Amino acid sequence: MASKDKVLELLESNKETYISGEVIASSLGLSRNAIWKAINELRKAGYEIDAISNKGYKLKEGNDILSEAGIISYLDSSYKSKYKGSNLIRIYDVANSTNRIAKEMAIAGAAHGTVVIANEQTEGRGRKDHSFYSPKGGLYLSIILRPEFLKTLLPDEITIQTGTAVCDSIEALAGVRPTLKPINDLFINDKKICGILTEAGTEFETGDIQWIVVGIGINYDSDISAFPSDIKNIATSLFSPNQATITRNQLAAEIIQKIVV
Ligand SMILES: O=C(O)CCCC[C@@H]1SC[C@@H]2NC(=O)N[C@@H]21
Repeated sequence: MASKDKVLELLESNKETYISGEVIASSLGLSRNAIWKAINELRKAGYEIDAISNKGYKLKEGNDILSEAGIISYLDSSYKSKYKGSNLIRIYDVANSTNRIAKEMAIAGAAHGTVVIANEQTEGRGRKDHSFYSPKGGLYLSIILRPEFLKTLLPDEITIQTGTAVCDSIEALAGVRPTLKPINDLFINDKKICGILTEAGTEFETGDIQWIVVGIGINYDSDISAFPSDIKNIATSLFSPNQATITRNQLAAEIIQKIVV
């Protein structure tokens, strides 16, 4: 893991307190100079970091940048130990389609619970081979599930369970419960806020399911007024642009631990 990611992990898991450069350096086994460089790299990447002499560094509230360390910091302890240092969370600023990437990873053997997340998709896909408009402002994630961990292998049931998990997560964190319109759409005030696409891969000879990918596309703080005219009147977003009261990392963590069982 790069020094900057190690520093980020430490800052994310100590969001309430300042940590001195010295403590960061000694707990990560890095030099003070390496910490200083890492802090600068994080600032360049958009993280706002408070620095007070004699106290140290602290992430400012309201940073909303997707990161593995940020997601892990919000997971419950059993999930923290599963995901920490595991390489099971892949973050992309721009992906073609997180489902496509997750499917390729599943075929290559990626483990149950592997997550692919992007801020933007250039070839987002929906059900029935429709495209799924996926600009910045959304939260696009796909989770690989392996059949031996699942109670049902019926794709429609998995889609509904996933939708329920997303409704529960949004309600827990944002205080509003979307309505699940079976089988794969979530609505708030009769407008679509999230779509789900479940895909499965089977073994050619036996037809046995080898992997499942659940893909979730949420309009998080999307600028709906800039959506194409055919969907702008039927779509809504959880928050207005830059008005989110939670972070993407928080919502992603909540969804992951409700789906990966
Ligand atoms: O509304 C639908 O028909 C389902 C949309 C599913 C979109 C999500 S976004 C993350 C994942 N990657 C994709 O390409 N599609 C799913």
